[in-house]
Amino acid sequence: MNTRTAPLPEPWSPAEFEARLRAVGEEQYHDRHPFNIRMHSGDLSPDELRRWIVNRFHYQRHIPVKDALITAKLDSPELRRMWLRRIQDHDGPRDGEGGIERWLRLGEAASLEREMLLRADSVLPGVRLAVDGYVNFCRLRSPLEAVAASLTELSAPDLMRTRVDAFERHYPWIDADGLAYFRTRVSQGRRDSREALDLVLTWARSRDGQERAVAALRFKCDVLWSLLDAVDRAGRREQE
Ligand SMILES: O=C(O)c1cc(C(=O)O)c2c(n1)C(=O)C(=O)c1cc(C(=O)O)[nH]c1-2
Repeated sequence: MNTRTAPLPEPWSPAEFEARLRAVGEEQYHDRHPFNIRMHSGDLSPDELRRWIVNRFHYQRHIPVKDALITAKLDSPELRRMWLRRIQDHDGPRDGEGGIERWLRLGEAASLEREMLLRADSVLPGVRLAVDGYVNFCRLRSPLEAVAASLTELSAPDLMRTRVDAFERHYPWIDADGLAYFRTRVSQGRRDSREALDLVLTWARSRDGQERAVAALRFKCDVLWSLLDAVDRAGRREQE
């Protein structure tokens, strides 16, 4: 009987690992999705834009839920403190503040009542599944994979800036004050992705861990892509 096992593959160097993570964003991030491209070229109708705001709010309001699941997996006060700040960024220190509140104001700037966004009864089935998929991924997987999945945020700040420019230029019927959510996310996303990248580079020492981190990031790109697929399809169905 041959008891020899194949040697474990060598881990990638930190530089190569980081380059592979960044390449996932370059290849698969949802800034290339046809719906985002139409949004940025000013081709969305008011109904399409409103449908996106309602459905994206479903993603938004679950971000602090998945961050609470990640926080529960972290085993030091320093790490939990770092991750708790993300929850506070979204939920705010008190009523009327924070990212979720700013997203509700974006809705109001587009003539969507906050009660309607909060009721969530028009959220599309595909969006519910995509968001559930992300929350459950963070619930069930290792801290490394859950944190690696957040690394789509490496690409988000550039997208936020493109989005603010596109809204100001093409959708002036949305009050510019409503864009505060995106403006705030540029610096928050930079800081969050830097912190998450440092953790992932430190934690993933074996090739297996590195490959799991890359796979987690690909999965997250699929979540964001599927969400936009669902929103895009609903608009096309309406036009038929
Ligand atoms: O509007 C976007 O395109 C976009 C993308 C992403 C992302 O790349 O995951 C996030 C956000 N926005 C965002 O606002 C946000 O708070 C956020 C948190 C996270 C995360 O996975 O922890 N991603 C994102």
